Amino acid sequence: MRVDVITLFPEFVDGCARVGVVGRAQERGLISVTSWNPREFATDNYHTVDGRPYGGGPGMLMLIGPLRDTIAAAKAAAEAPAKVIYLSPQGARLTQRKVQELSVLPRLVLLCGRYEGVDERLLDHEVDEELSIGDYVLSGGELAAAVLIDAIGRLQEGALNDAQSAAQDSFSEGLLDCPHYTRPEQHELGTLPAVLISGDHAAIKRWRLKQSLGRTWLRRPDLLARMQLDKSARALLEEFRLEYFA
Ligand SMILES: NC(=O)c1ccc(NCc2ccccc2)nc1
Repeated sequence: MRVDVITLFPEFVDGCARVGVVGRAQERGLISVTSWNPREFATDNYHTVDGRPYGGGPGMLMLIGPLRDTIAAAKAAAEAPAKVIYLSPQGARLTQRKVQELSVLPRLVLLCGRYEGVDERLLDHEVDEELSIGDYVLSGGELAAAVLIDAIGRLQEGALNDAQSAAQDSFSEGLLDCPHYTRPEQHELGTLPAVLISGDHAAIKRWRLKQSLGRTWLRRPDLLARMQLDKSARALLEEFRLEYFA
C-alpha cells in the first residue's frame, strides 16, 4: 500500500513511519509512506498556506490553493486511484473494522489539518472521507494520521510475526484482550492464574476467551451489545459473571 501524507510537518510523519512495525513494513516494501508539504505548493513569495476566517472568529484556516495542488501532486505520483481522507474531530469515529477496510486499498492520501482546520470547499470537493481517532482536539492531524498509518501498517500481510498477529485477534473480533503474564512465576506483586502454567492448552484457550468476554462486559458493555455471541461464549460470560458477583 502507498500512503501519501499532506502535512506542514513532514518530519513528524516520516519519523513515525520509520520506527517499529511500520518502519519494518516499509523496509519489506509492504507499505510506503511519502509526505508532501503544502508550503512548497504555495505560489506567493511568503509561501502562505493559511488565511483568516470569513465571518470573523479566532485562528486561521488552511487555504484551498496550496492543499488542492498538493493533493493533485500526490495523486499524480502513482497510477492507482487514491482515497483522500481528512483527519478531524468532525470525522466518523475510526474503528478496527474501518482500519481493516482501508488496509486492503492500494493507496491512501491523508490530509492533516493545522490551525482551526481547512476551507470547507476543499473538503467538499477533494476529500472522500473524514475520520476521527477520538473525541478530542489535537494541534494538528499528524498524530491522527500516524495512528491510522500504524493501525493499517500492522495489518499489511507479512508485517507482523505470528505472535503479534495472534495478539490482535481478540480486538478484531470485537472483544478486549485478556490479561497477560510473563516471568517471574512468583513475585511480590502476586502469583499467576494457575491455568496458565497447567500446560492444558484447551483450558488456557478457554480461560483467555472467558477473560476477554468478562473484561469487555465490565469495561466496554457497548462493544458487547453490538456482538452476536454464540452459545458457548454466552455460557462462558455467564460463568464469569457468576464468579464476579460471588
Ligand atoms: N480527533 C481527531 O482525529 C483529530 C484530528 C485532527 C485534529 N486536529 C487538527 C484539526 C483541528 C480542527 C479541525 C480539523 C483538524 N484533532 C483531532
